[in-house]
Amino acid sequence: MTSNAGVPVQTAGLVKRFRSGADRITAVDWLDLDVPAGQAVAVTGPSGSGKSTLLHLIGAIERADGGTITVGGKEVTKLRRAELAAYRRGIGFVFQRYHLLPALTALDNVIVPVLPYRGRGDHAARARELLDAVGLAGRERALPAQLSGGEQQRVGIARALMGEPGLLLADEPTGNLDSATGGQILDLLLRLRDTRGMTVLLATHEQHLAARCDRLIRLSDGTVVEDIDLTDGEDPAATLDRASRLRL
Ligand SMILES: Nc1ncnc2c1ncn2[C@@H]1O[C@H](COP(=O)(O)OP(=O)(O)OP(=O)(O)O)[C@@H](O)[C@H]1O
Repeated sequence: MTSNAGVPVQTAGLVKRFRSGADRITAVDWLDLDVPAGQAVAVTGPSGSGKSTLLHLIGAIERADGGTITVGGKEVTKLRRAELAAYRRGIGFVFQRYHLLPALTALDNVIVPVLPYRGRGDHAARARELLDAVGLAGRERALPAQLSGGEQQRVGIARALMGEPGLLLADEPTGNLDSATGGQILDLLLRLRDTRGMTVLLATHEQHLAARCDRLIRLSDGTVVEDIDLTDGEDPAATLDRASRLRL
């Protein structure tokens, strides 16, 4: 199995505003973040605090109104349209709703994002290897409706890995799953991070999952209000309890 080099992620003075009727909402408000390569960061905070918007900005799904985003040394905010497409291909996205195409098999769902770049046959072997890596060997021909929620999310993760991403952005990937299955999905993401060296940003409301990452940041009103290192040797849950400040 290949090992991808994880990429560092930095934001400085990042700002994103949305218009909502006559109002302007500041979804991300002067947000500074520095994530070293290979770190798994839980992005937490109440509903509306800017978690998804932050991930969308870093993944160049949304464009920032101010500030900079640097990923793997590249300043994303300065990329032109053609460069942005190439940049997005190097990032793995995992969503809460798996966004699988219902008429396609698990294998073809994994291949779809890279289909424009070479033929299906060229990608099938790698897609099989990835389905195997996420625990779905033998289910290549299943349709999404024949798979459980957890299995569908595994397909979504295999699909995200097709571009050999240095960065995985996971937005509430366990939000539609029961607690045990959600735990298994996090196990998988952390294992893939270990074997492939990716940087992982995981937006989550679930404290027990957040506590298993290397680091936890908490957003409030679009900015980082807490930044906790969970690798200091103490039991992460104890670290969080001791701080008694986790309000996910
Ligand atoms: N496309 C949009 N148009 C207008 N407002 C938006 C848009 N996207 C997000 N917002 C607003 O920006 C703020 C941040 O939203 P965001 O989805 O990033 O929060 P979140 O922390 O991910 O929330 P949740 O936990 O509920 O998913 C919210 O006030 C939201 O209503």
